[in-house]
Amino acid sequence: MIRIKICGLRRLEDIAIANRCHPNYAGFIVDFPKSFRSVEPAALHTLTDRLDPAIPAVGVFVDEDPAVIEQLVRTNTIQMVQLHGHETPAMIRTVQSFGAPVIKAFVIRSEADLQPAIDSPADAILLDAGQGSGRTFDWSLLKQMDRPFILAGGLNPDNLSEAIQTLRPAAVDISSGAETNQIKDEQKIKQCIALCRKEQL
Ligand SMILES: O=C(O)c1ccccc1N[C@@H]1O[C@H](COP(=O)(O)O)[C@@H](O)[C@H]1O
Repeated sequence: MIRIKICGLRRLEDIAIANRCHPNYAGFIVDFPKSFRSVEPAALHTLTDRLDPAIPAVGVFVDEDPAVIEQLVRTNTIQMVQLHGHETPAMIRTVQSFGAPVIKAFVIRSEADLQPAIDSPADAILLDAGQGSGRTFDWSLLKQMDRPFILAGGLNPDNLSEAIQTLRPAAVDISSGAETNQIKDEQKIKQCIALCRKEQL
């Protein structure tokens, strides 16, 4: 079954959309002011408390202080962690010790970028073009990929079916492609979820 994560939720309206559409995971960019999607750690619970408990909340962090992540995991504000910066294997193991599964994101620019992803101690790996950039990367680089992966980077209702058919990812992660004018778009989210569920029939 191909799973789908909708990332970059930041408003109460986005939570209501997620509760209606039911992606497999809901992602939140935490404490990363360079992104317009960033949510303050102290405010995150006001969103995740309202999320349907059947949808795990994934905190997305970029080179974050582990103490901040630990507090959000131990208070059950988030149920999974996505590390989207330059986190080392040691940092991944530290975060795993807090008790939540860890997804490690890797930016793929060449075949050489695949080996660190394959060797990663993370519970799951995510292959991306950047950090919520809305850009795809060269999918032909994944021909030799022999570890299950989450595909991210520039996915949208127009290229999702092709991506799934070509690459058979374990899951897909969509942020920019599920927005219109930087606001989460319920129709696009519904379309993406329907395409995923159709591809796995
Ligand atoms: O979305 C962001 O602003 C972001 C900021 C910092 C790290 C990761 C971020 N998003 C992640 O980027 C990928 C792909 O996003 P897109 O679909 O290309 O916009 C996804 O994993 C998001 O979690």
